[in-house]
Amino acid sequence: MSKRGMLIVLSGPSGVGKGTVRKALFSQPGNDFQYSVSMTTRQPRPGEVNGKDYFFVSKEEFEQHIREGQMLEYAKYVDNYYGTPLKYINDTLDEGKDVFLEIEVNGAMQVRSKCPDGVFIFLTPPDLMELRQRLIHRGTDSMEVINKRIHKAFGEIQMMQNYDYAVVNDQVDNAVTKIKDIIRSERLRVPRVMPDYLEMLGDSEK
Ligand SMILES: Nc1ncnc2c1ncn2[C@@H]1O[C@H](COP(=O)(O)OP(=O)(O)OP(=O)(O)O)[C@@H](O)[C@H]1O
Ligand SMILES: Nc1nc2c(ncn2[C@@H]2O[C@H](COP(=O)(O)O)[C@@H](O)[C@H]2O)c(=O)[nH]1
Repeated sequence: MSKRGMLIVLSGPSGVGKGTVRKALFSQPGNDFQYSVSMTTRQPRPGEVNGKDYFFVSKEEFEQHIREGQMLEYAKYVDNYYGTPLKYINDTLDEGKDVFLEIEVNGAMQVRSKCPDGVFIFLTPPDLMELRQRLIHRGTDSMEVINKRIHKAFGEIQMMQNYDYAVVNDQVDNAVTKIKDIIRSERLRVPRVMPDYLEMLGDSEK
């Protein structure tokens, strides 16, 4: 039986720097994580590419995916749906490759209940003023949307205790180093969910 890949979930409030840290991590030599492209009903921002940044779909299409059981998780976040297509995750983990998800907290907790062996990392800002500055500086959202995102961040930060690790994104390089260390040590860990060895032996050995 070949070994399944590792599922790594990075979450944290909008604007904390999840995408920035993930791109820096992925650009490092030897990186072999597979990024799970999410599906959303949000409008694309300038420069965002369908199929690379997100799969941009209509509300009807998203709800059809939910009804058909095609989502590993999904959540409504500030007036839009966001979710993780299930097939890519299953196929990639079955191939023994490690998959990296970058999602908000409600979705992360759904993944945690379905995949308890995943590694759950919460990226936190140095403080909420800095988070607000990062969202303003990014320049992708109206002040109304930024205020909604900051409002959500209060509750999201309370969820940090439900993660395996918390990493402060003060400097991108520091956060990347810490996440690499976490993943390295997780590779050496005994699985949280033990495989069913009797099942693996097959009927003839029982
Ligand atoms: N350590 C850091 N110090 C200063 N600025 C940062 C840092 N990390 C990221 N940023 C900046 O903060 C802004 C938000 O970053 P990013 O888009 O990566 O956040 P995010 O958590 O992925 O947001 P979302 O969840 O909305 O997709 C960007 O302008 C980015 O350049
Ligand atoms: N539960 C999920 N959350 C997701 C997913 N993909 C992205 N996100 C999170 O949504 C917010 C807003 O994203 P933005 O691109 O509009 O800034 C942010 O926290 C993302 O991490 C997903 O598949 N599932």
